[in-house]
Amino acid sequence: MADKRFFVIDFDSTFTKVEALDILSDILYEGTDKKVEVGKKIKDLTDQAMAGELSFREALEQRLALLDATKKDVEQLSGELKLLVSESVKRNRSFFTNEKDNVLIVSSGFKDFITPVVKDFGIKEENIYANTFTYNDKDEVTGFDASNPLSEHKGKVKLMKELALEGEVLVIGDGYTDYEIREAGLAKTFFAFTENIKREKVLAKADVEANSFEEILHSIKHPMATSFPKSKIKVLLLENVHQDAKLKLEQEGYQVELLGGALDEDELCEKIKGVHILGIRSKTILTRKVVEAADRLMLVGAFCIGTNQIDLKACTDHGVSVFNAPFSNTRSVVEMAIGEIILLMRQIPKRMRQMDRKEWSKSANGSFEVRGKKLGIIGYGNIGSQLSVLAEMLGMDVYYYDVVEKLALGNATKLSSLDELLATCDVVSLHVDGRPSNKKFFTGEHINKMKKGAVLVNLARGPVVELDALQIALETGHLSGAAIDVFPVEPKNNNDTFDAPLSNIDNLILTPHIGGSTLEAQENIADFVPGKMIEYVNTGSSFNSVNFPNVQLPRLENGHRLLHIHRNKSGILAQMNNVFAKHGCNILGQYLKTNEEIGYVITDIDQSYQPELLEDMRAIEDTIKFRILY
Ligand SMILES: NC(=O)C1=CN([C@@H]2O[C@H](COP(=O)(O)OP(=O)(O)OC[C@H]3O[C@@H](n4cnc5c(N)ncnc54)[C@H](O)[C@@H]3O)[C@@H](O)[C@H]2O)C=CC1
Ligand SMILES: O=C(O)C(=O)COP(=O)(O)O
Repeated sequence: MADKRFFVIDFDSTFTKVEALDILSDILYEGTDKKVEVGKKIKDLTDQAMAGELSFREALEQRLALLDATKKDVEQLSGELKLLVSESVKRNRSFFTNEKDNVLIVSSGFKDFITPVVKDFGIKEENIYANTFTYNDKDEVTGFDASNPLSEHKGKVKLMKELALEGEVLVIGDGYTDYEIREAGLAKTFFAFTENIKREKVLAKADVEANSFEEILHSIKHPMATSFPKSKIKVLLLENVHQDAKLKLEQEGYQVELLGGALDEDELCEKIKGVHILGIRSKTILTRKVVEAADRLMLVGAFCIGTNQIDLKACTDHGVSVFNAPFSNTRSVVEMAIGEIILLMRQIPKRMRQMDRKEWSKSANGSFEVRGKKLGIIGYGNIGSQLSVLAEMLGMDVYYYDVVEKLALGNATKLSSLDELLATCDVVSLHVDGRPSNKKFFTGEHINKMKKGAVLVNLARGPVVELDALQIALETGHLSGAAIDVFPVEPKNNNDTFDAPLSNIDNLILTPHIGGSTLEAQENIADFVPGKMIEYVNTGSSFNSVNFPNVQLPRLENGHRLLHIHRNKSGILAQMNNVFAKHGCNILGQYLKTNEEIGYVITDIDQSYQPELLEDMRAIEDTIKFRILY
């Protein structure tokens, strides 16, 4: 039994995020004048006891004297505590189930509310060591069982002496009384648990500071440890992505920094050091130089649709997987396009400018309904085809042109040449992507081929349209109006000024790249992209990655998952399997997918492996990245 390992875990502020008696006080005095006053007294007494400044029994007696609780209140308390379990405890539920014989809850709190909470995690009732309340016949709490060593000063030490555990004892807690077990020589290691509260005096005594359970498992090389504690994963989010993204990633246990604007190349080269996950929108230009400056980067999330701002090849070369949000703002762009088409056809921008100039111009000249008009969509992808559907519902006659074969939705007509579309349509709306060949794709020549009096809408990418030619076409009246949301050069953030490239045109809508800027879209994106990030980190699943071969896998129970990213050359899988054979590993499952540049192999093996296996895997020629998930 000598190599048995016990985990002695504190309850208040460790297993749960809170001190239970604080919550009990809130329950008892909610809505009364006493709430703040009693709450503060309880908290002060708890802090004094936790910091070792007041004897435990004294603190307990004084706290209970302030609380007139009943059995029912205690039941309500455990219900609330179930919702307040520490995030990393929740994430590691399977650890508690697997280690149920070795996990002990040792707390100076009360079994009455602790047991229902920890039992849900598979912890055995006989392994819960805590005080118990005494009640009178009206079920009112009258005090506590004074014969319990845990109600005494240095009670945890006394209890641990009585238990005389044979094996390695690890103590995990936030308080001084937890440290005392280690001080008394009854534990090998004291982990100061700082996920919920950091007590400097306790921290000073810690063998290891752990601000999550993952850190503990990682530090003891527990077989269930992920390759890297989540709390050490650094995420940098730029361009003011929605706060929900930050919260979601923080709940997963990552360290997240959110900045307002984009960063330029040099700033980003500096800031990217140590970052594992980068989140950007359309303004951050992620160059090869930045990717090469990154020393930890494993994945990039584009919190938008377009990925033209990212050097995807550089990311692939460095084994960095890129995800985007391919549909989360589609509808917002389409609604804006519809609105702008109607406004331009009615000359509303022009009328508004006239009103600003104090001109009254009530006239139908040059104003049209959209019903029955011909809409030409260039780029019939997700946005283009969605626009097609909504425009038809308004009675428009839809034509489209795309470089690849696309299914015509509804009654839309596919045209096989761009010229035909330009010669046919009253409204032309651009929805191509930002691939390099689309730079200056829509030239003066195309504009001149549009019907006289037609309108142009560009919500795609700035460099796609030749704006000088558009200015001339609008000035000469060849086009009757335009809406431009994207520009060849856009400011990094809202503090920069912007000199609009088109000017002195009445029937013109200029907007600061807000096609996808609705709260709905940003919330959708903030849910979708972090979801992809977390899935990639947790399972290796690259489904929806824009540069990695797409592999989707469930989480593996009871085994190790190894991820190998390599240049796509022949024979790598054979070499990997030779390594597995050499180390006698039993392969539970293996998945290989390649694209033109890289191969991505996910191998699940059974529990045991030697560290040399990992070295041998990394030594395979053409390996780009290798990591163990868990
Ligand atoms: N203004 C804004 O805030 C937003 C702008 N966008 C832009 O809209 C673009 C399109 O988005 P999705 O429809 O989701 O992308 P998508 O990839 O589903 O569709 C793009 C379509 O354009 C076609 N295409 C590319 N080049 C072409 C060309 N030269 N001629 C004809 N067809 C061409 C492609 O074959 C594809 O079908 C994004 O790439 C992004 O640049 C996206 C969201 C918001
Ligand atoms: O989704 C896109 O591609 C967009 O252009 C929207 O970009 P944004 O997130 O508003 O910078």
